[in-house]
Amino acid sequence: MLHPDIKEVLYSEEDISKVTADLGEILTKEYEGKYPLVIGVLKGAVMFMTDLSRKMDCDLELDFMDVSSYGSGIESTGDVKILKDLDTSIEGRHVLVVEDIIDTGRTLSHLIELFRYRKAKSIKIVTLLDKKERRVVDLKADWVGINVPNEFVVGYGLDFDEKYRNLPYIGVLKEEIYK
Ligand SMILES: O=P(O)(O)OC[C@H]1O[C@H](OP(=O)(O)OP(=O)(O)O)[C@H](O)[C@@H]1O
Ligand code: HPA
Ligand SMILES: [Mg+2]
Repeated sequence: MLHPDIKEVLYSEEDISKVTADLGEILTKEYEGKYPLVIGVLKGAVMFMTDLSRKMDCDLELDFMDVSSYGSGIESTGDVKILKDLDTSIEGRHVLVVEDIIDTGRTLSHLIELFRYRKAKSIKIVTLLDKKERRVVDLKADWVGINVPNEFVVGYGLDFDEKYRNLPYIGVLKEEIYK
C-alpha cells in the first residue's frame, strides 16, 4: 500500500532490485580475489548495503561508519560528524564505500579524505542514487545505480526526520509534510 505521505513513487521495489543485481555483477568481477572491505554509511545505506553485498559473489568483509550532516531537516549543514568509526583498520585494504545517495557530496568527500589519510590500498564508491545537480564539492562515484532529479526523496533507507526508511520503494514526499 502506498504511504499516504508519498506524492509519487520514483523507483519501485523491482526497479531497485534490478539496479542492485546489475551493480552486484559488476562489483563481483571488480573485487574477485581482492577481499574488499565494504563500508556502509549509516543509516541511509543499510538497505542498499545488505541487498548489494548479497549480490556480490566474492569474499568480502563488512563494516560501518555512522556519519551525519543533515540533522532533522532537508538541507545539509555541511558539518560532518563521525558518530561511529570503523571496527577495522583499512591500511592496505581495498575499500568500497556504499552510499544510498550522494547529494552535495560533503559526506563522502570528508570520508574519502579520511580513508586516504589512513592509507587504504584503493578507495571506490558505489551509490544507489546520485543527485548530481546539487553537488557543491567535486566528488564522483565510481558506480551509480540511478541518477535522480533534484527532489527530496525518501524510502529504502532514505529518511525525512528519521521516518520512511522502511518503505520498500523510493518516492517523493507531499510538500505539506516538509514545508
Ligand atoms: O552528499 P551529502 O549532501 O553529504 O548527502 C548525502 C548523505 O546524506 C544522507 O545521510 P544523513 O547524513 O542524512 O544521515 P543518515 O544516513 O543517517 O540518514 C545520505 O544517507 C548520505 O549519507
Ligand atoms: O533526497 C534526500 N533524501 C533523504 N536524505 C537525503 N540526504 C541527502 N539527500 C537526501
Ligand atoms: Mg547517510
